[in-house]
Amino acid sequence: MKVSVLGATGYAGAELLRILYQHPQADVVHITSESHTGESIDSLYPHLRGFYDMKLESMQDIRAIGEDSDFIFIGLPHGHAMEVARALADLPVRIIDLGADFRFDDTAVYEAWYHVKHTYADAPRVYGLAELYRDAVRSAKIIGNAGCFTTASILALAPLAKSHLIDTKSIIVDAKSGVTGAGRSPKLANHFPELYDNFRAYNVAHHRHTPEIEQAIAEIADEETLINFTPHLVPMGRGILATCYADLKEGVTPELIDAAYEKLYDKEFFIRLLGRGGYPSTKEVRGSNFCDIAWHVDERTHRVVALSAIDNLVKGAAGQAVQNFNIACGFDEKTALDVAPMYP
Ligand SMILES: NC(=O)C1=CN([C@@H]2O[C@H](COP(=O)(O)OP(=O)(O)OC[C@H]3O[C@@H](n4cnc5c(N)ncnc54)[C@H](OP(=O)(O)O)[C@@H]3O)[C@@H](O)[C@H]2O)C=CC1
Ligand SMILES: CC(=O)N[C@@H](CCC(=O)OP(=O)(O)O)C(=O)O
Repeated sequence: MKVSVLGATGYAGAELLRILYQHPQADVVHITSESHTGESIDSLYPHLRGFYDMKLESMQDIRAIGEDSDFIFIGLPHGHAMEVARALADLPVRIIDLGADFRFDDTAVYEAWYHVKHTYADAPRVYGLAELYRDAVRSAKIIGNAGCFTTASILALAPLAKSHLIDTKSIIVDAKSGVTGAGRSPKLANHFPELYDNFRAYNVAHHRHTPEIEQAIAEIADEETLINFTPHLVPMGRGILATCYADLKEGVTPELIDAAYEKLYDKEFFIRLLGRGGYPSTKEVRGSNFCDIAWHVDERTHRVVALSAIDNLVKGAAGQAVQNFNIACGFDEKTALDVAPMYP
């Protein structure tokens, strides 16, 4: 398969290149950047030295890139992928967007939370959270790869929602991310003296991942869903830990909860169940496509607390995109992804 990466100079794009190098059926043919056109990728990411002898191109002639690719991975800020996909609508090339443009069934929700007009509302797209939407991903023209906080949160909550064990209007997600989640461009909040030895919440009650989690949980449970989502920035490079709380329905026992997780994820390679009482940690999934999940039952408050850990750049972005690529191509889903986490 000839694949191209738009936005190869971003953290998500560079992580895609790292993973795709190990993919025996993927041949990277075009990598793009608008601000470093003509430069070699290893001058910007020395860790890729020796792996890619390629220069960055502009994506101005997107038709030529589209005609020369079977798949295009898009690692651009939201708002760009819809234009790219529209320009390539008549070509056979398939698209995996790591941004948010194709994650919503209802583009009015996207417009309300992202404050941009959606210019390709009728795009033939599917939501790319592999474990839960695998069948749709197989034949999709456009895959809207799930977001990072959302992947961790939805995977932790899905068994509870699917088995109707929780009140889906009582969910609280309290999540923490490493700073690579914010991308490579320097920002004051990510500056070392601001970040190091510090811990803070941001975008309380209005983070853009809120409607994405609500959409998936409402769909899985087929029940009205309302979520409080609070992200935090922690002074580490990679990793997300999501702590998800919900009220249990009457009569729900710890054993029913155990069974719900085992039933949904029994055959999922990339989901590792740590069981009731377990403690996932970001370091134990670092550099890998795994999502580690555990759950606790607070009998006193009659709530469940589900915990999940992912690497935001892998299962939260590039790894999940390659997993979706594998599904869409009919390859073994683990191709290029069955590596153990990097520990410590
Ligand atoms: N970082 C993460 O953990 C995750 C990121 N994502 C998503 O992946 C996408 C990329 O994120 P990330 O890699 O972190 O971001 P970065 O800020 O690190 O990279 C952004 C990329 O987009 C390019 N770019 C920026 N502005 C423009 C523009 N106006 N026109 C064309 N290209 C542009 C940059 O290229 P250049 O400046 O060289 O031209 C660069 O390659 C985003 O949509 C993000 O939401 C999804 C899940 C997790
Ligand atoms: C730490 C940090 O800033 N994280 C980003 C995560 C969003 C992201 O990277 O985008 P996706 O929607 O594509 O997952 C944020 O909170 O906006």
